[in-house]
Amino acid sequence: MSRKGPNPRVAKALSAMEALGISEDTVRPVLRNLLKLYERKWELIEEENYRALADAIFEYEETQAAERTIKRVENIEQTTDDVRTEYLLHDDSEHPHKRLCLRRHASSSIVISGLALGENSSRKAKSGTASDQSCSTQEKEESSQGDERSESKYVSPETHLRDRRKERALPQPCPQQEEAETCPQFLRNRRTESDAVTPRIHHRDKGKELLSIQISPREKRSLSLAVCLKESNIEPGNVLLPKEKPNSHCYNALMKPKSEPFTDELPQFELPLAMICPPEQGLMKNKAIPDPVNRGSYSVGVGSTKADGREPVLSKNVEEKGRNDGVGNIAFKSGSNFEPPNLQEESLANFEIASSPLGEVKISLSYRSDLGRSDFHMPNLDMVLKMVEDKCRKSYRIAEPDFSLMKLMKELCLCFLEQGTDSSGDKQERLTNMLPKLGSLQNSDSRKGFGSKYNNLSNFHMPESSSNGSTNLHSSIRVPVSQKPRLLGLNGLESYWNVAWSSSDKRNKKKKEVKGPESSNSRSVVVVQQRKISFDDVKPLHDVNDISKGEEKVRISVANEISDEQYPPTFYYIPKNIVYQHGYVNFSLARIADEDCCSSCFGDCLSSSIPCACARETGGEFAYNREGLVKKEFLDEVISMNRDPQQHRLFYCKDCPLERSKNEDIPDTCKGHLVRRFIKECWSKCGCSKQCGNRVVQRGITCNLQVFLTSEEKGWGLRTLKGLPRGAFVCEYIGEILTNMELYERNTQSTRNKRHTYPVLLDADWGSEGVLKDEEALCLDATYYGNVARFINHRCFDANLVEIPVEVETPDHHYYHLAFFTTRKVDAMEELTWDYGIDFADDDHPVKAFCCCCGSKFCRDIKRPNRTRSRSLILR
Ligand SMILES: C[S@@+](CC[C@H](N)C(=O)[O-])C[C@H]1O[C@@H](n2cnc3c(N)ncnc32)[C@H](O)[C@@H]1O
Repeated sequence: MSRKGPNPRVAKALSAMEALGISEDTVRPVLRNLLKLYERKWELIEEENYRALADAIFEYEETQAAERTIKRVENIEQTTDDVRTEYLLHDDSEHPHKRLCLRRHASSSIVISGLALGENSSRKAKSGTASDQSCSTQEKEESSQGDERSESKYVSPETHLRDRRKERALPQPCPQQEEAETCPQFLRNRRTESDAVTPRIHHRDKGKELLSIQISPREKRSLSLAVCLKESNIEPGNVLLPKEKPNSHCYNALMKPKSEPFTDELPQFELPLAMICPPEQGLMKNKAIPDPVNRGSYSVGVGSTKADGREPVLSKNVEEKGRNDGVGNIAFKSGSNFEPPNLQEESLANFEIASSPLGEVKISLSYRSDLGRSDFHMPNLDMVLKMVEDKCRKSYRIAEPDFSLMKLMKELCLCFLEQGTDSSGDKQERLTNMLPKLGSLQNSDSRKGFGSKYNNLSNFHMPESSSNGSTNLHSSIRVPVSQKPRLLGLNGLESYWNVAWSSSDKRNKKKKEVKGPESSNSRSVVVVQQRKISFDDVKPLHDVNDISKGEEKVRISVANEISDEQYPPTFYYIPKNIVYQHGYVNFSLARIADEDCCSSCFGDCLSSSIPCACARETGGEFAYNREGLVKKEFLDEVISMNRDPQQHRLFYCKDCPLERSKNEDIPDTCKGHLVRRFIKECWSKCGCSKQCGNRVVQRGITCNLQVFLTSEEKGWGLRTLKGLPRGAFVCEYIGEILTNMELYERNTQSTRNKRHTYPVLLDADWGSEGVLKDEEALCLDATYYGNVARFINHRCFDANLVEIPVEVETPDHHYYHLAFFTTRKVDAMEELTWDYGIDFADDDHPVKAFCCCCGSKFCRDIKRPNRTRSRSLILR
């Protein structure tokens, strides 16, 4: 998980562009954005010898040219009196908005009335726009030819770039200059851009002659592009000109990901994965698989997946090569051997499952590569399993740390057997127990139960490599054979494997039922589909009397005085942070040096006249007073730091983990992090008692809190049922400990459509080391696992809670506790809020933000029409 070396793909891209005479400095930012835009699908960048990259660079150069024009316009603007300028953003001096402008590059914009520069260039050209109408017929014909050419004919990046550069250098003739400019040659090769723009900009210099600034369409396009990407809500007749250099996103709109399916993703198993055919439809026609361990014949179910999601091959193409083995089992097989050549290629994997009369079930999954690769070698099975598990965890958001593919395969074997055998009540119960809910997977006992019950029956074989390059992975498990088939009804997450029945099955069902065990599996078509495991399928019930379900010392009730929606959306309540997967959190006594704890203290450290070593972090004074409240000076400083970070120390990572998580190959530069003040609490290596005054956060929640449905659009919130003094500890932010990479991947995969987001970044001390390893750059995500703090809503600037990093068991600050304290006296029933630190102008963050309705008069989310909801949340 640590940092990787330089990406060879980057090096290749750079050298491909170098061959075109494009410098590395030019390529890097463009490549970075292209990767972001294409979601790191390198194939899209590499195809056609980096054509997309060459295109993007060209766009970038155009944008730069437009920028120069903008600057010229701006210079002229400054000399005119009749051009009204107005800053869109609030003046920082009026409102305390500075805090979250850390990440903003080119933030302020100027509105220049009277300029009408086109629409977002990424939109489709509208028919009948000024540009279309202004083109001569010939031009239009050429244009359509050009489109065709660009669609159908491969143009090497070299030629393409040369052509494009030439186009830029040589204006194309048009009947009227103005008209011609609205239909420039290079646009013919573009797919969707349009410039419905007014070509001339007139500025009247006071009392002097009229200035006429000619902006070329290309420049206009870039200009409007730069503007549109900054602000999507350009008023008609206005143009927003970036005051500063447009940032690298400005050319993104021209780089649309192509629509080809991505092929390096995990297969989407929404499609049928395995099928069991009736004898009359092929079952009897197939070959029995010989019993590899002399236990008689196996019944075999076979299926194949296809990349395009169409019906599996087996349903269409099964030859008569097998037989009913006559021992009460069915045997059939399908595979590339039996398929017509045209369909053969489409079969990516063959899946076989078999049971013997002695109760052994075997799964065989074979992938036959047509590549015939000579470099194929047998991989380490453990590595393969781990890789698949990691992928599954990410793709299906499996939070269970002990999730195992082997376990899943065992379950498959058991289900297979169960399906084909007894339907008695105890079996049903057993199966239900074996397909645990996500929640019960946490329960080590249930895992143990599963393992212990069947461990003696399991038997795993190492993968074998065949000479033709195919790989077979066998898992077998022996379970007691029972007699009658049973169709399972599984719901929600329990149905890892969904069973569906075709209509023909219904027709044949009665007949099958009377046939007995031999034909018990002979249903028409049983399609076994794998469902994505979705957290939404899991419904851990909330206890409205105590959402913590007894995990906290105090009850935390749930109140809904607004609607019928009774419970907050589901999540698992945890009172302490839990590592999700790769986050590196090292708790150990050995890491705490003697000078970093107070082993010789006794009782309450606060009662000692000389503060102990644990007060060193806070300048030799404990952060808490005898009432357990954060002391005024410390609290004032922390609040000020939060409210006005620019007045405090910021650090800039050499290689920012946050940026790295967003774009591993070419990370952007660090936008800065606040150097925060920590509280250090005494801990287990200290001699003091648990009641020591320097142990506040670790004692957990003590105040009376309630989760309630807010009347605003914020969703659920948290309030205190009793008044709280200033500086009181309320709760800690608890969630899964994720690395930034994991959070980024989680978000890109699964939280796109989620209304609320729950991550916070633990970046309070990133500056203390040169380069933080990926596994050390941590955050907390309370989306699936969290505590009551996940309900605390945001309030700009004057929130009544402030977060303070607290060191308890880890001397380094990669991992720490994030604790909330009151910033002022809080009344009973008042909603508790904290300032998330959202930069509402940052569109580049993976975590979605929201339209703020905090109600603060200092709200930073400046309301503008047509603003998209998808804005970003800066994680501190
Ligand atoms: C940590 S959660 C807070 C709990 C959340 N309200 C809920 O119902 O679960 C953060 C989410 O709450 C919503 N939220 C928080 N503060 C808000 C505010 N001031 N205005 C609008 N929505 C807010 C946003 O959807 C945000 O992503």
